[in-house]
Amino acid sequence: MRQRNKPWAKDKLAEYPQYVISEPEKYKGKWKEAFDKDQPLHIEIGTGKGRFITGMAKANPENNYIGIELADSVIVTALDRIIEDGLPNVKLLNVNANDLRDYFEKGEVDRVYLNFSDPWPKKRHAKRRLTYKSFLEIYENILGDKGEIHFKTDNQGLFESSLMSFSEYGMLLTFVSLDLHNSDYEGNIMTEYEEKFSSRGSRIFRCEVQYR
Ligand SMILES: C[S@@+](CC[C@H](N)C(=O)[O-])C[C@H]1O[C@@H](n2cnc3c(N)ncnc32)[C@H](O)[C@@H]1O
Repeated sequence: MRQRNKPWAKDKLAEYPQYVISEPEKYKGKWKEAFDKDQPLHIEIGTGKGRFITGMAKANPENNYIGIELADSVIVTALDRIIEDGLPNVKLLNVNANDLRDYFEKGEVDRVYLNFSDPWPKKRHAKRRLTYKSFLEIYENILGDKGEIHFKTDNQGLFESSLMSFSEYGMLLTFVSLDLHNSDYEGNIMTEYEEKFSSRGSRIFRCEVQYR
């Protein structure tokens, strides 16, 4: 995987401990303490520059949000958005989704968002897809009963392999749209990638699945 980590970005993230949690393992089992209000916790994995997570936090003050992103040079832009809006219900973690079980207790998270995840189209890289069964197992271990994953992408191949992966894992499909922007779905918050691809006319695929 291409590394996009930069020392200046790490320094900036460290300057805002109220928004960027540097030792998330310390909050395991007590994420309520990191927020002003005890309310449902939704996380986005691969949050990028934070357009979605900050938009969701603004639109839904009744939820808490955590954006999780590996690349510090990207997540700093999400931090800029949070600083600008002074949002109390969103935090950032500059960590790898592989390690989520180190940071959250089973049942601490109510919903996982995966938006425009890297497609890893080659079969030999399938295990790196964030909807691969090993990742579904990680999410199951931090979500509560009937926890949900909401997934959207412009990549039809990734969408199809993800639907297969959800089904093989025994998950229940509760919503599907094969053309989100030409549907009656309301309340969509766009991500950076979504803005880029939809403006070029790409179709956006979206689904919601639930653990049984
Ligand atoms: C294609 S970008 C999409 C960004 C954003 N969600 C959007 O829609 O604009 C995928 C992002 O996922 C991040 N990512 C990939 N694998 C990850 C992992 N295992 N843990 C955390 N972030 C990851 C990448 O660094 C990248 O920023």
